[in-house]
This record gives sequence, C-alpha cells and structure tokens, in this order.
Amino acid sequence: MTSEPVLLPPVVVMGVSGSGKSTVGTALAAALGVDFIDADDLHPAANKAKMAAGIPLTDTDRQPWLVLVGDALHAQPGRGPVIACSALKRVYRDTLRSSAPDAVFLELEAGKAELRARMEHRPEHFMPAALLDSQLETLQPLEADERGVVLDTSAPFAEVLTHAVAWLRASV
Ligand SMILES: Nc1ncnc2c1ncn2[C@@H]1O[C@H](COP(=O)(O)OP(=O)(O)O)[C@@H](O)[C@H]1O
Ligand SMILES: O=C(O)[C@H](O)[C@@H](O)[C@H](O)[C@H](O)COP(=O)(O)O
Repeated sequence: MTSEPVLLPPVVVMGVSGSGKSTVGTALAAALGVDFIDADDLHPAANKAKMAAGIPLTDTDRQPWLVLVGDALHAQPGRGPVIACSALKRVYRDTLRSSAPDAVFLELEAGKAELRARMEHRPEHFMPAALLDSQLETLQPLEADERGVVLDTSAPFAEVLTHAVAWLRASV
C-alpha cells in the first residue's frame, strides 16, 4: 500500500533584510523536497540598483515584482514552492494571496543589532545595512487572520528549521 503524498501549499519565508529568509528558505525547501525560489532574483534590475544605492523601494516599485512573485507561488499546486520574499506590508501579502490564496507565511524575526551584524558581514550582497531602519519601519507583522507563524531566528539554526517543519506538518 502506498501513502498519499503530502500536499504542500506555497510557503513564503518573509521578513526584513538579514532575517534569514534565503538561508532558512533554502534549507526548508531541501528538507521538504520542493523547489526554492529567491524573490530577490525576480526584482527588476532598477529595483536592485535603487536598493544598492541606499534608496528604499516604494509601493509602486514593489507592485510589479509582487505580481511576479505571486505567479511563481501558484505555479506548482501541491508542491510548494518555498519562496523567500520580504512581503513586508499586509497589502503586499494580500497581493501574493490574490495569486495563491492558500499561501502560508513564515515570518522570521531577530533583534536589530543581530540583523545589522548579519547584513554587515554578508559578503557581496547588494543590500546595504543602511536600509535596515527603513525595512523595520515598513514591516507590518503577520496579523491574527493571516495563515502563518512567527519564528525567532536568534535561536540556533537547526531549531528554527525544526520549528518551521513542525509548524507546516501540523498546519497544512
Ligand atoms: N538563524 C541564523 N542565525 C545566524 N545567522 C543567520 C541565521 N540565518 C541567517 N543567518 C546569516 O545572516 C545573513 C543573512 O541571511 P540571509 O538568509 O541572507 O537573510 P535574508 O535573505 O533575509 O536577507 C547570512 O550571512 C546568513 O548566513
Ligand atoms: O521589498 C523590499 O524592500 C526588498 O524586497 C527588501 O525587503 C529585500 O530585503 C531586498 O530585496 C534585499 O534582499 P534580502 O532581504 O535577501 O537581503
């Protein structure tokens, strides 16, 4: 007798720059056996150039990017994927849910000093630590009616991953 494969909804690993989205998302996708996509790779070149110059993106800058992220989210029903995407505001997550209504959100958090240190020590990344304040000001944490969980990434990495997998197994 074969067991039914577990259907995994699209998973968005969200949070400010340096919160660990790419790191946790890559490991989580590998653990779940689904594709990982980094939404940074979907940003138009102009958005990346703006951030690299230390200028925060506006809602208008982010809108076409969020549509691309939404398209990627619902491309493989039942097979994730796991996408690392900041999804800082509630309205951005609403845009993603308009493409993938079943998407779940894992919000990664850490203290400001830890976030700054991570950004400053990350080799060859376009995002300057100077944008951390703006990222934190823009962040609207998950609300009670949004399907997801907050994960404290100041815990050891293995614990963060175990918590993420356990939450998904219990919730989907
Ligand atoms: N849980 C963690 N504990 C310590 N360092 C971490 C953790 N998660 C990520 N990092 C480190 O912090 C930096 C930023 O992580 P990254 O995954 O690039 O974040 P984001 O994609 O959210 O910007 C990387 O150098 C990474 O190795
Ligand atoms: O909406 C935004 O302002 C960006 O998506 C931003 O949140 C993201 O942090 C950068 O693209 C840098 O990428 P990392 O988050 O991987 O550092």
